[in-house]
Amino acid sequence: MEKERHSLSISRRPPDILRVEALRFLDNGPYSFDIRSGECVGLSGPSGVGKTQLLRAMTDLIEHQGRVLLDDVPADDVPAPAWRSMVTMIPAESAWWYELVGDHFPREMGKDEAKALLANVGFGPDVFNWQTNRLSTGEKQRLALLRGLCHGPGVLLLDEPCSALDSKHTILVEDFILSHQKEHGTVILWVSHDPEQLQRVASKVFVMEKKSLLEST
Ligand SMILES: Nc1ncnc2c1ncn2[C@@H]1O[C@H](COP(=O)(O)OP(=O)(O)OP(=O)(O)O)[C@@H](O)[C@H]1O
Repeated sequence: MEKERHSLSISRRPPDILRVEALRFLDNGPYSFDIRSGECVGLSGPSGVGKTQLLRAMTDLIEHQGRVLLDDVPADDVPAPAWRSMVTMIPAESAWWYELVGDHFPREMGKDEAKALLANVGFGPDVFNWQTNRLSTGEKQRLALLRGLCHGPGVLLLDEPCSALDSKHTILVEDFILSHQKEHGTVILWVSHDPEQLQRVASKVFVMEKKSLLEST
């Protein structure tokens, strides 16, 4: 039987297409590729090649040349905070700045809504009362994903979202992300060192090199 999943209330329409045009940063690129609504593209490549920096360039967090567009709107035409709430990067190591976990989530979220949301990645509702300094690396990873989704991004840039998780939680998180995507048509770029994971979640996989992306066969 299909597990009951919480659906985040998202009002914004995802883009039909995310377009990356001749993107360069540090000593990398130019990279060009498109991802359509509802598509999940994998990104792999050797450690240090620039996968995280690519996601940071796409979210305008580092200096870069080239363009990133949602439909026909370039990032340069959108204030950075608004762009990042549409094109959201979930980093492998997340920052938590308030004392309690719940302080990082929208205040207007009801108890039932929070309970259902947290259950998707294996938490009970009490986690909102936990001190953030007690969180394990894997707990932070699962909660950072939920926190990022609360703002209803049309594009999700996932940087090794399961790198700190055991196999049971990895499957739980994969299933949650894919069911969320199916429901909302989210565009996903998923960085992983695990080829089996990318086979499960992505419709195609790019292997990153310093100067190009190769589609893996
Ligand atoms: N501010 C910076 N200036 C110069 N080089 C940097 C800067 N920040 C990161 N780098 C370098 O850019 C390269 C790419 O880093 P990045 O974190 O994107 O690699 P990655 O492909 O995600 O690696 P991993 O798989 O190990 O996470 C690394 O060699 C890193 O040291």
